[in-house]
Amino acid sequence: MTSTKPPADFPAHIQFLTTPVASPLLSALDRLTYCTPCPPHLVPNAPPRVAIRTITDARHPAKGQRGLFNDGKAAIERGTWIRDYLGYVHDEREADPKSEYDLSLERRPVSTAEGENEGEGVGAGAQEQQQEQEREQRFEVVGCDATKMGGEARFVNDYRGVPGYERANAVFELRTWDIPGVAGRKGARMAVWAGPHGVAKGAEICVSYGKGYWKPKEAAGQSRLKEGAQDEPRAKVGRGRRVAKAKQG
Ligand SMILES: C[S@@+](CC[C@H](N)C(=O)[O-])C[C@H]1O[C@@H](n2cnc3c(N)ncnc32)[C@H](O)[C@@H]1O
Repeated sequence: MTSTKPPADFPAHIQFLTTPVASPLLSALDRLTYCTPCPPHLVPNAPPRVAIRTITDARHPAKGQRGLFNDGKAAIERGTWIRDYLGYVHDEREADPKSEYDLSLERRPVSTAEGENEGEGVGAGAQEQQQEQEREQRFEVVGCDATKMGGEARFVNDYRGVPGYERANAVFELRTWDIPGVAGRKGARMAVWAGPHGVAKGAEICVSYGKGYWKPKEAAGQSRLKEGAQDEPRAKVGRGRRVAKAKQG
């Protein structure tokens, strides 16, 4: 099932999802990993109550847009799974460099055929050759774009400039589970989790998109999914963050 009744304040023009939608171009393995429905009993915890709200605070940098808030009766405890980041799962061929909602699920080096570069770089030192090879390293990217379809997590804003925030109170981190009936195969979702200090009652849920997200688009000069994220410790929303760590459900 990919669609149910959307939550309050979910925009009518966005398709509400409960499971990611796979691009027809996606490989069978990536489809299995990133788009297989997760059985409800394998979700890490009961979903905490959240609300999508339009931001009216004039000091908020995303005023007029929406944000995601803790709508429960108490703080969300540290490490609590909040929501999966759902959307259209695709590879690089369908990456939209202008998307504000495209998150990198995986970025894997493409191995070059052995001996492919033989004879190149004659006269160059071994170190130079290695540097050249690293520059030429290609990556395959799997992304999840929530521009046209998604769930509540697509409304999570970055903490920067948000009044009262010196840091994020939530993080993006991959979660995995063993797919029932498919030996040795794990399903995976990027998810929003409460950060080390939890999310206070009523607070907006804010992550860090990573420094690279806020670089001018022109400076990036390439697909956000390709944009380097080597300095980022965890996966971030938006423009091509990599996945560094996975939680197992
Ligand atoms: C993934 S969306 C977040 C949800 C968005 N606010 C909405 O209503 O759909 C990312 C976009 O939200 C806005 N945004 C998020 N955090 C922000 C921040 N700290 N300052 C300014 N804009 C922000 C930017 O327009 C950004 O491109």
